[in-house]
Amino acid sequence: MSGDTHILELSGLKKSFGALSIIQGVDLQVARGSRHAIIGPNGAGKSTLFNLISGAFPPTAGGIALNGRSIAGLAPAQINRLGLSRSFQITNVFAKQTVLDNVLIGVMARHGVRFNLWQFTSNMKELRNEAIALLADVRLDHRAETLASDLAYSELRALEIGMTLATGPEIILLDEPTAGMSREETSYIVGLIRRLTEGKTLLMVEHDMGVVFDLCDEVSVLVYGKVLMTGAPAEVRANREVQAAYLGEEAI
Ligand SMILES: Nc1ncnc2c1ncn2[C@@H]1O[C@H](COP(=O)(O)OP(=O)(O)OP(=O)(O)O)[C@@H](O)[C@H]1O
Repeated sequence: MSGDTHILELSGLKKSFGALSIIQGVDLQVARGSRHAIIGPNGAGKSTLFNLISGAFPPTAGGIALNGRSIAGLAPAQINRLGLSRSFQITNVFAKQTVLDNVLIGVMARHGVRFNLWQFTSNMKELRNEAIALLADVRLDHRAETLASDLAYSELRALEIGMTLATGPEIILLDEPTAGMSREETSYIVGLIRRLTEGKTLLMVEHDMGVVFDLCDEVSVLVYGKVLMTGAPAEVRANREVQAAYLGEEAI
């Protein structure tokens, strides 16, 4: 296995729900240090693929290797400890906790401290400082004491990215981080992602081809649970099969 070059490798990966075969034998290699996008029409299986990689679902067949080590069938927390972090959905943000406390949860998990907002551990100050530094990274330090429920939409997505980074991952999975954003918000979040994934690996599901072109080195096209092609963004955009798969779906 080429765990040195490829931080993540999927081989013959399959997932069925009853008789429905959703992921139909995916082979995919994510180069260490790259920013890799997965694109594809609605219902192609992109979220299901993320659920398999992050351990939310066990695969029906096939392999998933992280740093050359099999992670297929491991629990999400185990996979997270091995260095893979998936963006929390907004619903996983604790709305009635402050922005700082939301990030602190991840920082505490990274240090193996049990989550208890009311119990102060001896190194609480250090953990808080680490959380504050992370908030500064996602430009939310000025919102540290704000309740998560009071954040603007783009701030909430930035918090979500901060929470993803809090466990100190090597590879980050982001599911449509710019969905529903204005152009200004999108370019703000893209800048944030570019800076924060420096020296790490990013795998993202993204519908906005502008974002993909701006941010990613490689693109894989998923259609009906199979990878149609993987290549550089320009190569993928020029491919006729890809254009046909997108016809009536996305402007590519
Ligand atoms: N738990 C499940 N049980 C049954 N079918 C499922 C389940 N999860 C997903 N599916 C089906 O798998 C297919 C692929 O869904 P998935 O959400 O992975 O696609 P997607 O490419 O992420 O789509 P979108 O771009 O719309 O988010 C859909 O037809 C969906 O209904």
